[in-house]
Amino acid sequence: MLQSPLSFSQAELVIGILNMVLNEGSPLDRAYSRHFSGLKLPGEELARITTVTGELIRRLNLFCHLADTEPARLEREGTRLINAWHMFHGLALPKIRYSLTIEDEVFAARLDEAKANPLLWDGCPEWLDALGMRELGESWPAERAALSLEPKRYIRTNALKCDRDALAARLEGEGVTTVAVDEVNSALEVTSDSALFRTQSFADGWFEQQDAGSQKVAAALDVKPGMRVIDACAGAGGKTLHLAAMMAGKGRLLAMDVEQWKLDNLKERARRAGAHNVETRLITGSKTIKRLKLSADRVLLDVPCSGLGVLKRNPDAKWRDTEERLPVLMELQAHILGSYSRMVKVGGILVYATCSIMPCENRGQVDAFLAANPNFRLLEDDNITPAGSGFDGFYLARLERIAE
Ligand SMILES: C[S@@+](CC[C@H](N)C(=O)[O-])C[C@H]1O[C@@H](n2cnc3c(N)ncnc32)[C@H](O)[C@@H]1O
Repeated sequence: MLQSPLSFSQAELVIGILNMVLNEGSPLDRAYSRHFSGLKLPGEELARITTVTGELIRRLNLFCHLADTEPARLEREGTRLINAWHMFHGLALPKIRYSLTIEDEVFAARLDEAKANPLLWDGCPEWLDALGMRELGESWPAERAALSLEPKRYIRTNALKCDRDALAARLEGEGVTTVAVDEVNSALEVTSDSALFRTQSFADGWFEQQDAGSQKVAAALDVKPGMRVIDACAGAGGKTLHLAAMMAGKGRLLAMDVEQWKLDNLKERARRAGAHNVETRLITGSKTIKRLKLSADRVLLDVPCSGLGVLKRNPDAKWRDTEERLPVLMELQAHILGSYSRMVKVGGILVYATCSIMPCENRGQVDAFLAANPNFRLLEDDNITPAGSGFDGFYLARLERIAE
């Protein structure tokens, strides 16, 4: 948390980023890179800006209530939102010329109203609360609260280049402090505000930024060097690179996606990580999948999902059209699971994963798949929840193909 108010230029950056995300529809990470590129801000300054921006988006309805404003009025009233954030945290107000202030008594009254309203307090839109209650019942309020917290920073050790202790020691020499995560042996939590991506360790491919919960997904595939492994929704390869490290660079690892630009990104990351057994293939239609029928020892289906488990990190998703997109996503998940599972050999393992905590995208999909495909059996599944783990929320199910 900040110990001193934002400077004028930091406050301007926060308002600019919020505007791009909330009014122009840009994803948060793209808005950050657009605003930060070329500025060469020190790590601590970047952290101050992302801390404030992140909390303003995670609890957008709360801060809009306190500032009596709304996102559409950001350009004119953004300074009042910034002031509300400072008052909420008991900080002096930033020195911004012509900024819009809030009277103390008015602020206190609005704060009391917010404390009595869990949806405001946890930064939760009504549609999400209704969905969470329907899907998770009595465990939802704890998840709702956990999803409003600031995410911790985690990195994954690249075992192709180093081990976790060597990485922690090298980073310490570069001014980055870390703590080992007990239950995930590849993960370090970063405890300093350092600019991670400017370290030589990063340039040398010693680590990737990846949530600790996410690191459990590739681990569930239990890959061995020499296997044939397919990561069929590989994106830019967060999990592919983890799989490559666990395969010690031996065997065949095929990364597939429907977006070529993501696979191009993946290739670049694989080069830096020293992951030489990764091959990429664009999915252009059902034939791409059919050709790989019964070919893989392991298949990972990290399917497109609502992202409702990772709202700490990507809070903008709850202020977008996620509710409308959910049925479309669920149809795509069912299609991918039904069709891409054909690539698994008899005796091979399929891992179905999402970054959602909603059973309709998780166990519900797996149960429907198993009902239609008795040639697979469920070995186990795991709900990694923000309230239960402190990590981002993920789901994974391990399925074995028992017959053709
Ligand atoms: C959850 S993301 C994958 C994240 C990635 N595995 C990682 O760890 O960085 C889902 C990916 O599925 C891809 N996708 C969407 N539709 C697909 C389809 N029909 N077949 C395969 N991949 C698809 C998206 O482009 C996206 O990259």
